[in-house]
Amino acid sequence: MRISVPATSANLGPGFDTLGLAISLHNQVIIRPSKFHSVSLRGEGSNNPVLKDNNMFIAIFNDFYHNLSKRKRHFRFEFTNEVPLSRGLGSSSAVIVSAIASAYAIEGIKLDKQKLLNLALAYENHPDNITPAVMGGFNVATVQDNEVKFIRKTLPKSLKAIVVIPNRPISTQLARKALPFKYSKEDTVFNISHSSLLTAAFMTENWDMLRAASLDKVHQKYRMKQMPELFDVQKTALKSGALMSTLSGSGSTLFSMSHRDDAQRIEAELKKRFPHFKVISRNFDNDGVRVED
Ligand SMILES: Nc1ncnc2c1ncn2[C@@H]1O[C@H](COP(=O)(O)OP(=O)(O)OP(=O)(O)O)[C@@H](O)[C@H]1O
Ligand SMILES: N[C@@H](CCO)C(=O)O
Repeated sequence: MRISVPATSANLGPGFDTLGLAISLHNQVIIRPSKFHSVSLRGEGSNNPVLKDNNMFIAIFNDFYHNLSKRKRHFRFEFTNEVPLSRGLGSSSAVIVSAIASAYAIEGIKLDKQKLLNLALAYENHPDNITPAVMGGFNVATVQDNEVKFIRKTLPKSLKAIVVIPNRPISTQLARKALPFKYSKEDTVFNISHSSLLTAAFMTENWDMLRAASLDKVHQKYRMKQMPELFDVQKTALKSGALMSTLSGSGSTLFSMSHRDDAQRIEAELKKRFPHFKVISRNFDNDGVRVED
């Protein structure tokens, strides 16, 4: 059985804990019944001993598998990871979503995507990464009575994602602690209006509105000042023609979006200005998590 799940970029500026989209960078795992437990790792995190010995995917998979099957069985897990760890591209959501989906699939139990989302909430209680990881595309999501309520939109092939990935990780848990406890009425209204405008712009494909609508006063400046070069990355992306450029999730990646024809130029400019960062341009993912026999 083969499971693949996309990277995600959450917040998109003003939509803190609410907006997110899926990018065609994937983690894939092949799971086979085996006499012994074994793990192989390729790609992102393959040098990280924690992923071999204390892997979050395997812990969540085992919890669900044992609950569903009530028997002990061993598996071989072959991971190929494209999603970098703790860089704001939804690596934890990718793990949570794919581990739950795998446990159900290996037991042959059908799991609809809404139920998968609700189960994933137990591990990540804000829905902005898990929703696009499950559904693909652009998503607006909230949580009510332990259920994810969301609206999704397919993203067209005429758009590209360009991500600038610094070599330093940022833990989401710590990045959330860096935020203020309280916000002024002005900042709150600023973010409500911009997040609403941004959502409307995505839904109506009014791409020229993204630049104005993607401004934020709730989280980016508090987080980006810990890595001030990110402000230069953002300015360079916008100056080179990006439609929007925002801190991806809690960082450290900077996410930009552009028309397909502009992506190569923006990518080249970012690579030239920031040679010590990894710059990747990809399509958007409209499928979300996929399970194949
Ligand atoms: N491929 C993986 N296999 C196992 N565990 C992973 C993997 N990728 C990430 N993790 C776990 O998730 C943690 C990173 O989660 P964190 O929320 O800090 O970052 P993120 O999800 O990449 O960022 P964001 O939520 O801002 O997009 C890692 O420390 C590790 O425990
Ligand atoms: N909305 C989350 C995304 C990262 O998981 C945050 O900004 O903390």
